[in-house]
Parts: sequence; structure tokens; C-alpha cells
Amino acid sequence: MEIEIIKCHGSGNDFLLIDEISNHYSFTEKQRRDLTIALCNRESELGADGILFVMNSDKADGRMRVFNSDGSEASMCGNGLRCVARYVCELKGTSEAVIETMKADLAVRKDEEIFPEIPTYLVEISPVSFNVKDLPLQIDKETLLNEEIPSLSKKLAFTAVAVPNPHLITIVENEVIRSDVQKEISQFVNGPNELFPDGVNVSFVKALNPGKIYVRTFERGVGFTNACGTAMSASTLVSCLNGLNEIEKPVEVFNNGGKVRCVAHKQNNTYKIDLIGNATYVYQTKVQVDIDSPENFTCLGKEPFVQETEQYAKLQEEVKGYLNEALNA
Ligand SMILES: N[C@@H](CCC[C@H](N)C(=O)O)C(=O)O
Repeated sequence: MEIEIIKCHGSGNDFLLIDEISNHYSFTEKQRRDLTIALCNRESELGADGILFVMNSDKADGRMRVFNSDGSEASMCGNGLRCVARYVCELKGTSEAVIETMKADLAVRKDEEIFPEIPTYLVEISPVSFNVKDLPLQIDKETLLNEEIPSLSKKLAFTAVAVPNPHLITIVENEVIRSDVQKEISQFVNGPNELFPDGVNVSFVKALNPGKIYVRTFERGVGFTNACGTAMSASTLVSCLNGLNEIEKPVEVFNNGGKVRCVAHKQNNTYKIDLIGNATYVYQTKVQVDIDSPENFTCLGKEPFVQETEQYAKLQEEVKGYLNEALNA
């Protein structure tokens, strides 16, 4: 079969977007998994952190299913949702929409550009839960807020939060960011282990200035990515709860692929976060693939989105310069 694909990214966290609204594809669950592993392979002609399947919804303007590059399905993806937000809004000719995801229907809208001529979308990140059962994290307490997990580290204090995909967050200094500690902990909690039976996204956060943080994430099902939208949202909230930033005030979140803006909100003891950032198209292509044996697919040419890719590179240059100074201080 032939499948149309848009390669897109949010903060350099890159995805292959497959439109099942306009195209009548029909995939079994196994086919979705195997297709994801084959097309996301970085050694292949495509390669990506995951696939975004955009589908019709009975109750919203569209539905997103997201698969990590290892073929596992995730309940949410913030950077991916911005790309899906743009795709659905442009398809329907609107500037706002509601997208059904695995655990929630989320409001999205086109927003003021975070950098000149960069398509920018705001997506809602919710529900937020600090109950360890929602990750799941198997420990003998209800929440883990800035506390040690001695079997992981005797020095770092972690917060566990589901948004609703699972995150483990710690606030650190530059020398820890530069060390191998994050890799070692992340590989442990994403291998067979008793703490996180389903794995977890692990973020190390460095407070830069008031209103600015840097977040590096090792993603479950992928490894280190340029950025993780749900992780940046969860990290913003954790930074507010630690007094480094303020609820309701925008926080600039720097990452290895660019930057986003997040705003944490609190209403009736419930949190939600706005994630605002680019939704950039890189190229469109078509692949010819045997859907039951997708490893040997053929890519039928690529049409690049030159202007927006070049514009995003300018944002990245600016961020790189800023981070060089901030993280080496
Ligand atoms: N990159 C995403 C998160 C993708 C899913 C994650 N790896 C998981 O398994 O929970 C984002 O931008 O949020």
C-alpha cells in the first residue's frame, strides 16, 4: 500500500504524521506497531521519535494516537499534539479545536508566534495527577514530591507526576546535567524494574533565571530526545511548586531542540498547563510499504517545507547561543 506522510516537529521532537481522516487507511494494532518501528528507524530513509496517527473522533474535531519509536503506544504527547493541532485546524479551516487523546479531550488553538513566522499552537496538558498509582510508581506512599528514591540516587530529590503520561522530575545543577547520571537512572527505570513497571519519562531540570528553565528528557520508548512537551509542561509545574516560578505566569522552557512557553494553572486544587510552541512541517512524502512486513519500505520522493524549516533554524541558533552561556556558567 501507499501511505502519505508529513514529517513534522515540535522543538525538534520529530514525528511522522499519518492522516486517517482524509485517507481511508485501515491498520490493525500489530500493523500500527510494526509500521512505527520500521518508519521511525533512524537508519532508514525516514526516522523519527514516533508516529502521530490523526483520526476521526465521535466527540471531538479529531483524534490523536501516538506511538513511540519502539512501537509502544503513549497516552499523550505534547509536542506531537501541537503538530496535530495545526494539521486538524488547517484541515477544518479553523483556528481552534478539541482533540481526543487516550485519556482526555484537549483544547488546542493557534497562538501568537513564539518567533517570527513560526506556526505556533497552544495545547492543553491535562489531567495532572501526583498520585503514584497514576504513573504507576510502586512505592509505599501516595505521592512522591521532592523526595529521594534511594535505589535510584542518594543525592537527587524526585517528583513523580502523570500529565497523564508518566514523568519523573528532578531539579539539578549544571554539573549533574553534564554527567551520565540521567542516562543511568533512565535506563534503569525503563528496563525491567519494580518501581516503574510501565517505564517513565525522566527529566533533569535546571533553573536558569526567574521565568526560565532548561529541561532535558530521556523519553520512555525512545531515549534522549531534543525535547518532550509533556515533560516541559510537568517540569514547569514542578518548578512553580518549588518556588522557582509562579503559577499563572509564563515560563520560557529551553531544550536541546529549541524553546517553548508554558503556563501552569490551578483551579479548585486541580492543575493544568498550557504548552505553547512551534508546529513545524519538514517535508511531505509517500511511502510504498508491505503493511504486514514494513521493514523494506520505499520512500517515493520528499517535498520539503523550505521556508518554515529555515525559519526554525534561526530560532535554534538563538537558543543555542543562550544555552551555551547559561549551561556552562
Ligand atoms: N514526546 C512526547 C511524549 C511521547 C510519549 C512518551 N515517550 C511516553 O511514552 O509517555 C511529548 O512531547 O510529550
